[in-house]
Amino acid sequence: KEKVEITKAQRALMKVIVDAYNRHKIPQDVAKKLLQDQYSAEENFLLLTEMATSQVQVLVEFTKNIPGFLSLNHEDQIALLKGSAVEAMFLRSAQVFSQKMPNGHTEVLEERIRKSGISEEFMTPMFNFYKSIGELHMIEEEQALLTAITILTPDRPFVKDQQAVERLQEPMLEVLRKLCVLQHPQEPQYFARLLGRLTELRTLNHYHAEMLTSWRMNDHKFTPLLCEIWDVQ
Ligand SMILES: O=C(NC1CCCCC1)[C@H](C1CCCCC1)n1c(-c2ccc(-c3ccccc3)s2)nc2ccccc21
Repeated sequence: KEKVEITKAQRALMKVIVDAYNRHKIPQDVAKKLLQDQYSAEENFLLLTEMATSQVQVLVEFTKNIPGFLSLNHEDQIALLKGSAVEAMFLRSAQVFSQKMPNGHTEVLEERIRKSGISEEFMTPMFNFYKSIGELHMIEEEQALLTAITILTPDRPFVKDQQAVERLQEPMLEVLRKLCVLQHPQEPQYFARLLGRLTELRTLNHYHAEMLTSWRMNDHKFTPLLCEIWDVQ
């Protein structure tokens, strides 16, 4: 039986990531807002662009706190942010969707999202992902590390020094692996399941531009920041 122990250095790394993650969490109020009222497709689209814009700003702040990130080549820093922003948005959305809510609220939230203006064909892959994240019952350390690992994906488009990114991602993967063994001793496959979600996240990434342009309304307006991040317009 492997004796797994998180070293002092690994605990320090985890603390930095979790503190940054908690400091840079945008308020969960999007779920509360969606539960309060039924909005039109136009209002929902505007809400998404507002939430997404603030989430990208938050993501940049979180990423700056990842040890070593600011020492990477500057173009590579941009390539990593651009390449992971949508996945981080879906990962955060999944965590918001899976958070504990009073009885019946999750069903109302799901209904509101189904009727938000996103075309039908994307609902199944999106909710399958949200539910598979929910089933993992991740603790915040796992959520924070998974977000950092997503950002530090070496094979994003246009990344020049992939080895430098791997050198930052590997210690995060190792801490997460140990954490999973300690947190879920009776489930040796838990770490593998967690990483499997990142593969599912990439498929959602693939749909995102079409989800936006097919939003049930005409004249989709995007901020310049979102045009950069969302490959639209
Ligand atoms: O506000 C939201 N997400 C915030 C993003 C930043 C981080 C916090 C969450 C949206 C709302 C959906 C309904 C209409 C308003 C916007 N949302 C989604 C998304 C479905 C599709 C999404 C998308 C992203 C990029 C590109 C193409 C499509 S995000 N899933 C949610 C699950 C639970 C609560 C909200 C959720």
